[in-house]
Amino acid sequence: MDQEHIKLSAEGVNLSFGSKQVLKNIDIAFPEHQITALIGPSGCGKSSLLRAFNRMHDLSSNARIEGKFNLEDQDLYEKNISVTRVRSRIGMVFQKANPFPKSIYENINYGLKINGIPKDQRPGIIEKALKESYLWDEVKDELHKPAITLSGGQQQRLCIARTVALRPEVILMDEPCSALDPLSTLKIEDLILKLKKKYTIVIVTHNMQQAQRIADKTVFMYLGEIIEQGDTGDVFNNPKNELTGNYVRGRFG
Ligand SMILES: Nc1ncnc2c1ncn2[C@@H]1O[C@H](COP(=O)(O)OP(=O)(O)OP(=O)(O)O)[C@@H](O)[C@H]1O
Repeated sequence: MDQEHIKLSAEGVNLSFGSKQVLKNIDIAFPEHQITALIGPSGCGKSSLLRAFNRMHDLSSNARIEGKFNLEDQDLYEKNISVTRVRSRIGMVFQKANPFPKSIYENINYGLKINGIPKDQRPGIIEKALKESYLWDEVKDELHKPAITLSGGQQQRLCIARTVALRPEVILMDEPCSALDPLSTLKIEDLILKLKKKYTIVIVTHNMQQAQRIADKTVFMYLGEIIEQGDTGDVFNNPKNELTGNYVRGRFG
């Protein structure tokens, strides 16, 4: 069925930094146009797993990665595929909003430029991306102001606009609300729910309420392994594994 079409997946993943193994024999699949939450205690490997999908460990000289990562039928670690190409298909939003020290406009324009989008097409794409990220009405009269003057929540929506401007197929989000107040958090959650119509979304979160509010699927990780994955309602209300139950009920973490 279309809803369960697997967009992104990994099989047999092992990841070590030096002698420390942080991911162990991970098999995971993300359905298209759904939101999947990765949850688990600090240090269990959630961010490391997320980062593996857009080749962020390529930069760590001590990282050793094994396994098969696929975006549909594209092997993401294939010898000839460019990392820029992988990252234009799989965008990423980080924990702390990280706008460039440039204007609001330039923050989006920059990625378009380096991805070879013709100059005359960029203003339209920038406006569309800001609208899609629910930021346009707040910034349309001050596009040339430094991005750093925006509030934390606005900066995070700008980072989302920067990502969607490149028309990715998947958006990876690493605790995108952890530095935000409750109202900005709800705005971003609302935005994420709308974005899933166009994109496949994977979000790392420590916020159990957030996972239950927005995620279709939830994956519980512990000490580098996947303990349980399934529909969010089942993982939270009817977990199969005792560890999952203890974690989602806040008994450790
Ligand atoms: N570049 C790196 N070099 C060495 N060790 C690393 C590196 N990146 C992550 N680690 C280690 O890998 C383990 C998993 O970290 P990771 O950030 O993936 O966990 P996490 O579940 O996302 O944690 P948190 O919820 O605290 O963000 C940790 O022990 C961390 O110290």
